[in-house]
Amino acid sequence: MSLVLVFNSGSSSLKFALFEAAAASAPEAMPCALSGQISGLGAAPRWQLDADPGRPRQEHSLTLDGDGDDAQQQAALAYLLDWLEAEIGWQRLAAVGHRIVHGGVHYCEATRIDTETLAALEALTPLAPLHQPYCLAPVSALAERCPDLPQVACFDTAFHAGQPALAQRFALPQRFHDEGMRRYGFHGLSYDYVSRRLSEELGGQPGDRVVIAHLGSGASLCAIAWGRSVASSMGFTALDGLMMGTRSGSLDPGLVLHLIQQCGMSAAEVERLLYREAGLLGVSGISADMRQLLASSEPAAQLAVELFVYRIVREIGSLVAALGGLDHLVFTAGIGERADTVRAAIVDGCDWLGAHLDTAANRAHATSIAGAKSTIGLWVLATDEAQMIAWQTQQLLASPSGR
Ligand SMILES: Nc1ncnc2c1ncn2[C@@H]1O[C@H](COP(=O)(O)OP(=O)(O)O)[C@@H](O)[C@H]1O
Ligand SMILES: CC(=O)OP(=O)(O)O
Ligand SMILES: [Mg+2]
Repeated sequence: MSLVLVFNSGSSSLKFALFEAAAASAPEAMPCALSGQISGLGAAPRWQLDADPGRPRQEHSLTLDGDGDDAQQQAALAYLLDWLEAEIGWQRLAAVGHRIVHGGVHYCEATRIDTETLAALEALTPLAPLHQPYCLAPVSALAERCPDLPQVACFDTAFHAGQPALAQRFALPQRFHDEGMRRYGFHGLSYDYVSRRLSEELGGQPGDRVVIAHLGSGASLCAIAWGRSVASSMGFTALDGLMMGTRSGSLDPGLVLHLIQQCGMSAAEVERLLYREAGLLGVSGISADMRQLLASSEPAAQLAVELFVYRIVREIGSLVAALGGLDHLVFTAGIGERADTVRAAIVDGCDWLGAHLDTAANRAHATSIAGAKSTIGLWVLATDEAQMIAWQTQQLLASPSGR
């Protein structure tokens, strides 16, 4: 049985999963042999191994060589590759699929990675500083260890590539658009997966007008009409739109100018503030972790959660306008799947759209959480980016262009 290995690497975690290459008819039908992650990079690294049939779940702390975030990332990657080499062996792998956050103008579907592609994706690092270098590090490391192993890039931006021209355009002169300064949208692997899951729940029909709220460390909304992305809260970078764990989301661009021109901050300092020191962490001054904020009685923690909800409700209004109405609202990712009080507050803010909760179903994290009075569907659907990557990788390898 050949296997597809999947990497989903972030700034603080290195997630991996192994799927059996199979004649599956849909992403969720691909059997997952095992999954795991090294989390807590840069702070307290932990090794975690799940879904390994016949073996108990493993979780323990990890001592990694190297000071600083980058050295720890490299050490974690070397640890994981040694483990995979010893436990699985490269010869059993048909391919490796990677979540790549930014595909820019040119990469609008899953793509085999060669030297030229790798260089083009590295050049997009300034547009996704929290993600792109970490997504690409395993690609280079694997190319060194096993140069003949096919590697496939699966993009967060690809699902949005077919958005209407108006939705992609910034109000800037044409040449900026031509140089790639346009709205891309992210979390596309997740939206593709969840949109398919909703279609299953609806008996095989994609919903008419759907908003999916992907609320995790990064958070965004996507407006989907008949299974196709038509607008997203994220834009040129994954900094736009909603307030996130450590990211500010949308700001008046005049504020960025003010920080540089009046407050004397350098571009690197502004980048650090907006990507790493803002959002839930910045407003609360306590944590980027929604669980900690919900458990806290500090007024600043409550303010952070209230602002998180307020921004989402306002952005939902904007996407509903783009769709011309709403039939289904779907919650997914860490906060969307598990924080019932946050979902309740968002649905409460959407009562003008006919949204009404079944309180008990919401508390139980049921799949459908719409109350009897609700005129729209309300759903909690678990996302699975790894499954989508395995599926896209396998589909590409089976196609003439992927071999
Ligand atoms: N039970 C829970 N209640 C509230 N928030 C939760 C819960 N479990 C996880 N989260 C939140 O989910 C977020 C992480 O989401 P996740 O989708 O795992 O992010 P990512 O994959 O981007 O790292 C964190 O803010 C975390 O606090
Ligand atoms: C694009 C993005 O924000 O990803 P994540 O939620 O994994 O940080
Ligand atoms: Mg994520």
